Amino acid sequence: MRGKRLIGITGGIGAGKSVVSRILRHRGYPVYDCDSEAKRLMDTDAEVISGLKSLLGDSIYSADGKLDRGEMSRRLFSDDEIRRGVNGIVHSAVRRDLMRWTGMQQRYPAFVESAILSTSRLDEDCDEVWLVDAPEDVRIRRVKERNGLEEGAIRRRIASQSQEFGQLPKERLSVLDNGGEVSLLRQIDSLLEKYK
Ligand SMILES: CC(C)(COP(=O)(O)OP(=O)(O)OC[C@H]1O[C@@H](n2cnc3c(N)ncnc32)[C@H](O)[C@@H]1O)[C@@H](O)C(=O)NCCC(=O)NCCS
Ligand SMILES: Nc1ncnc2c1ncn2[C@@H]1O[C@H](COP(=O)(O)OP(=O)(O)OP(=O)(O)O)[C@@H](O)[C@H]1O
Repeated sequence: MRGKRLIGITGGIGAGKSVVSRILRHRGYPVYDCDSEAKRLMDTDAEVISGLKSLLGDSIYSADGKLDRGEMSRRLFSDDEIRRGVNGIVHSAVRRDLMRWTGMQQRYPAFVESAILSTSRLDEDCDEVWLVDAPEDVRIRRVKERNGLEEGAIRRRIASQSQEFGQLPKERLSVLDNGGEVSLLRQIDSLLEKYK
């Protein structure tokens, strides 16, 4: 799909990916949100549902067909093999869905937001990657305020993402500084200049 002008948005917990996506939607650009689209596919795609049931047991879905997210979270974040298995099932479905969605857009560049762009290998489909960054203490404060999560839980999530961003393709990477000093709007508009 490279060449269709797909830009990946990634970054650690609390860095500001959703804020960047919101600004882009406001500017009229299409944004595919991997977390919510993966949830939709896990609830509706027959192949994904049967794959997850084979891997995790039928009880990962309730009688009314909804994924047990609490159980999924517990198993995904405590067992590397399970995480790789889930990723193999879900990420290939997300990738197919993203390719279909990208081809349907009326306006480019289109954007894809994911905290795990590199793990899911969606970065390979992106012409560019924007990494949203902010100092760790700022991100922790934001997530505390947003979710009321305790600091230890936030630090564990940050640690689990430590391998994620070093692998991004340097020649196609732009870093957006969302530490609060530099206007995010101005940085986004400057990066979009070349598409005008
Ligand atoms: C683990 C689940 C149940 C957590 O759901 P919840 O509503 O609490 O959180 P949400 O979906 O917003 O995800 C929050 C964050 O968890 C991390 N995360 C989610 N899935 C994964 C994964 N497979 N590997 C590593 N980190 C992950 C990311 O940082 C993500 O932004 C859910 O994310 C899930 O089912 N994930 C597996 C499918 C997947 O890989 N989704 C990512 C989109 S490609
Ligand atoms: N520049 C900023 N100034 C003040 N608050 C901000 C700024 N950027 C983000 N925030 C706030 O910080 C919190 C985290 O931002 P956001 O939800 O965009 O992060 P994220 O990268 O999408 O995180 P996650 O991976 O946890 O979903 C939100 O409550 C958001 O409103």
